[in-house]
Amino acid sequence: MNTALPPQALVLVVDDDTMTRILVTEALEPEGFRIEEAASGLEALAAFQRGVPDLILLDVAMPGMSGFECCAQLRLLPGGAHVPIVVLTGNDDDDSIKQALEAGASDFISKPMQWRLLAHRLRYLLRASSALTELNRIQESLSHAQALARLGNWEYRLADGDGYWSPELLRILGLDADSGPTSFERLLQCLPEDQRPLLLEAFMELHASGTGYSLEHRVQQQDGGERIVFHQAEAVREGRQVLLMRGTMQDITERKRQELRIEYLANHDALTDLPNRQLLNDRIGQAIVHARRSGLYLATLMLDLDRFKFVNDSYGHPVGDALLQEVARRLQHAVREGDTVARQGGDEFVILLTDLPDSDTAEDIAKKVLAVFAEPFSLGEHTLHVSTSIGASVFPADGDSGDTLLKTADAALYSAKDKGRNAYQFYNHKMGVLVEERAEIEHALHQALAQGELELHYQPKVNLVSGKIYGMEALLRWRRPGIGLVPPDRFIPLAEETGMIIAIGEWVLRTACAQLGVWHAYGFAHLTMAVNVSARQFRQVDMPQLVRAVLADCGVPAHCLELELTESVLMQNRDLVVRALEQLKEIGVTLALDDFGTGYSSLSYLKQFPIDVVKIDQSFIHDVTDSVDGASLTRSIIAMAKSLHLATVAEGVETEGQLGFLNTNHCDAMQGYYFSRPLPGAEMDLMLYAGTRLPPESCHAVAPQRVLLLVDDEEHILSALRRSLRKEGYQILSTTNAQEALELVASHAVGVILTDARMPGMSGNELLRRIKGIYPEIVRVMLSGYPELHSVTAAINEGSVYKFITKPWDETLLKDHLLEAFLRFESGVQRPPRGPHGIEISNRAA
Ligand SMILES: Nc1nc2c(ncn2[C@@H]2O[C@@H]3COP(=O)(O)O[C@H]4[C@@H](O)[C@H](n5cnc6c(=O)[nH]c(N)nc65)O[C@@H]4COP(=O)(O)O[C@H]3[C@H]2O)c(=O)[nH]1
Repeated sequence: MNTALPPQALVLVVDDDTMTRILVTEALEPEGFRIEEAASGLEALAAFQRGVPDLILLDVAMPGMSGFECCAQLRLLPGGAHVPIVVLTGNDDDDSIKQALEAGASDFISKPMQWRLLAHRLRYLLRASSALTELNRIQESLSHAQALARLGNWEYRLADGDGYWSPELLRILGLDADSGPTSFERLLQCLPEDQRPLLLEAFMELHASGTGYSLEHRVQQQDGGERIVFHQAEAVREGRQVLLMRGTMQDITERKRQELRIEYLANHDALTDLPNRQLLNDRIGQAIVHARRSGLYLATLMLDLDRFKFVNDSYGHPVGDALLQEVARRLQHAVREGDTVARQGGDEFVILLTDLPDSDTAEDIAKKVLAVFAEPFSLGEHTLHVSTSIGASVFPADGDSGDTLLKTADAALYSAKDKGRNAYQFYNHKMGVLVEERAEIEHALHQALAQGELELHYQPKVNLVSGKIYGMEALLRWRRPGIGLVPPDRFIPLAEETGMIIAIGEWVLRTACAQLGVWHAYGFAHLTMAVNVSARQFRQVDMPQLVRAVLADCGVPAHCLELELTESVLMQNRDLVVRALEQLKEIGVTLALDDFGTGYSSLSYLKQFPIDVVKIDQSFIHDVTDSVDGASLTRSIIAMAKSLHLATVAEGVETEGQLGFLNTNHCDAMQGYYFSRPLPGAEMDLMLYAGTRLPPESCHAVAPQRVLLLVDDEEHILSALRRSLRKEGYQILSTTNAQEALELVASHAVGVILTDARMPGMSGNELLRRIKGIYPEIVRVMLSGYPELHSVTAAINEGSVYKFITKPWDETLLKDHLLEAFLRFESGVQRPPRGPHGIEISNRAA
């Protein structure tokens, strides 16, 4: 504590008696004091305001303002509260002393004064005052620090039972300073009842043996509020005897709240507020212990929303998120309070069912959970029908740890998905074998790339006009040590799931392009290389950038690289995919749609993507020779692709019959065992050098050009029609004269005729009737104005007209209807004409 005196303390001497002032000055100045004099109370106040003295000597008996009043007023002046004021009183004047102390005096000196001792007395008073000031400062600073740290303290002296509680302790306990004794009993009452034994026990131990304690407990404030405190105490002992006990209590409520929040977030999923994987594992662990003790069953149901990715990609992530939240809410409603619904991540949820009397109950609940999805989900402006697949496992039969129960439920979920969507499946041991196999493959696949166990085989693609190999498809193989060649179906789905496909896919692209570079260098510069790209690669890799880099590294021209995409690639975030595909097109790469026909592909869907080639799935090709449906579906796919100017490649061609069918229907290319199985690069070298090809009799001629004949007596109509159709790739013949039309039909392979209804000489009706008689395969289309509709119903009834197009025509519909007419011509099927009540006016969308 700093109690040093000021170097020359200033003493204000207030006395109406001049002699006294002189004597005081005489006594103090030689002792190093400075003196200021005031002859009255008013003068004293003025002097004080000029400069605050270190001490005031004040006579009580003065005319005018008394010393008592002066003392009281001095205390009120700024800086006056702590200045020591010593009053000068008459000897044994007890009343004056009392009155002065009440007015705020610090001490008194009785007259007559002992001048010799005055300086000592004043020095002592100054030192005491300075110590007091410092003590006050420290006290105040301690209070501030305690308030800041929310730390209170207490003391308890055993000898006299005296106790002390700091202001902050009182605040923490929610008590006023004067609200009662500072005893341990009272402290104990501040705790909620359930916490009291804890503190009591610790306190008794402290009291008896002096062993300190550190506790976290709650305190109950008078207004009902609750705080959490960290309470520490120790004993001061002399020998074995405890003299004093003291402790601190820190309010840690906020910190605890933060900790609880952090703990909550670590254990819950932020989107749905459901327990996350970690908390679920804890709960399963506890539930297993409980089930062992109670002999009851427990089950884990693992759910995966069907086609959730589609929802996310089509409607955007906010809708996907809202769906997950609503699913979470419905699932929680569907189970009991004691059960746990957790989100594993993505669209995967797990329900932990406890205290089941038997395993059949789990099945009932699985059905109930499926039913939860029967109602559509209303999410803002969207109404979505969403289903789920459920895999279930039961303790103890399917696993005796959380890990195994989740693994077996996962295996069952796989099987539920296989069964078709919106289904549940309980685990059985056959699935277990699959799970182990998967785990084993996953482990081995991690090493495969690094250890050079992957290789590419190449399957040739053959042009069906020239019969020559024009390109290859790179197909991945895994040469597993001790096992042999593993086909891609066995490991690519797993590589997709685990993300390994990213590295593997890049390796495939590089290896295939490098091989192509070698073939180009050896003189097979016309060859193309097709590489399969998976949906995940497309999602996670900047494909245009990767392709650009690989092409540059291998020195292969972009148009020789073909990327085979499946529909699942196109089904991803449409805008992103279209942008990436367009960039790939800018690079010059060819894009093929693989396994066409097996998914959701439709004509209108395909139009959105810059695809060049359609690969017809082998399941269709397999059927073309022995199923009418297979044949007609394949024929339509080829026709449809042609109408979109897409090349067609048939996959999985195994027989001469299938090849014949493809030739008849003008498929552009084939790939399949009939020509060659996929082969290692070295064997493919031999095939290329040998010039292996399909014999000419196994090929078809170039597809004949589509010949369209336009007939109208008005030249400007003909030239308008020619303008509309000039980019359609037809060979267009035209005439203003019906007779000449008949000659043109005789000398050209006309497929479709479009004629005006009203013409001088021979009418359109008559012309088409004649053509029908001579060339029934030609598809006949009539162009007419509305007023003439009446006159053409006869032609319809006769079946001489396939379609009407009204004037003035809509250009897009005109093109669509003519294309349809050519497809009909090429497939050799004429649609039966409609009856009189069903005239088809073809300027309207069908
Ligand atoms: N029954 C029959 N099958 C024939 C015939 N001709 C060819 N195949 C097989 O049909 C599959 C054609 O490949 P895909 O449709 O792209 O189907 C591929 C492709 O989707 C995927 N795949 C193969 N390599 C890769 C790759 O490097 N990356 C990715 N992402 N997928 C790949 O694995 C699938 C299966 O590949 P593979 O087992 O090589 O099977 C190949 C090929 O060996 C035939 O005449 N009859």
